[in-house]
Amino acid sequence: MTAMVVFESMFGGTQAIAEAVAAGIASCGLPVDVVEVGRVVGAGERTPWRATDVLLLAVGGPTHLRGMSTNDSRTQARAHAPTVSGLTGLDRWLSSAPDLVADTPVAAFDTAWGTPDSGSAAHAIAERLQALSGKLVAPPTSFEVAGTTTGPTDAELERAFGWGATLVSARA
Ligand SMILES: Cc1cc2nc3c(=O)[nH]c(=O)nc-3n(C[C@H](O)[C@H](O)[C@H](O)COP(=O)(O)O)c2cc1C
Repeated sequence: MTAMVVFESMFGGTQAIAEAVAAGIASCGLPVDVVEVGRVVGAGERTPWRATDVLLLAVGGPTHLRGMSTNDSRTQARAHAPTVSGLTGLDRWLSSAPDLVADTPVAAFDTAWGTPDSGSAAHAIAERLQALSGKLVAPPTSFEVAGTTTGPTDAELERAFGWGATLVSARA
């Protein structure tokens, strides 16, 4: 019985937030796996991740063009710098209707510039999770990055840690 944080990340920013969220979950005594989305689906040569008895699922990715990344936006990202999740994205994983979502407490997060017109991948992720019968336990939440390829500040990492901890009590 574990929690799981599934993330997509181009330049490592969302990965850092995902790890902070997981640390916050773990601080409440719940074992947690942090898994990159390409690993979950088994992109490339990898074996798909087998998840059982997931008590809490947090899903996060970068905001691209005011929403979730797409094949096109990931192609644009690859032109900026080397990517963590170059092979696939949350959109493709969620389109495969992963059975671990149904009836599971879920939460969605993103990283974004934090400008008034940033948009939010987390809102789109939350809608997709709810469409798969996930039980949303927290509002979709954005964490700010300093720039497109630069990661979150220490303050945002701390906020992510705290957010992860609140998910554990929210799921009860
Ligand atoms: C193609 C592309 C489109 C983007 N569009 C937006 C956007 O609409 N709003 C925003 O806040 N950030 C946007 N960004 C910045 C990303 O949110 C930022 O690169 C991301 O949060 C960094 O996290 P990552 O390193 O995990 O990918 C965009 C980045 C790329 C590469």
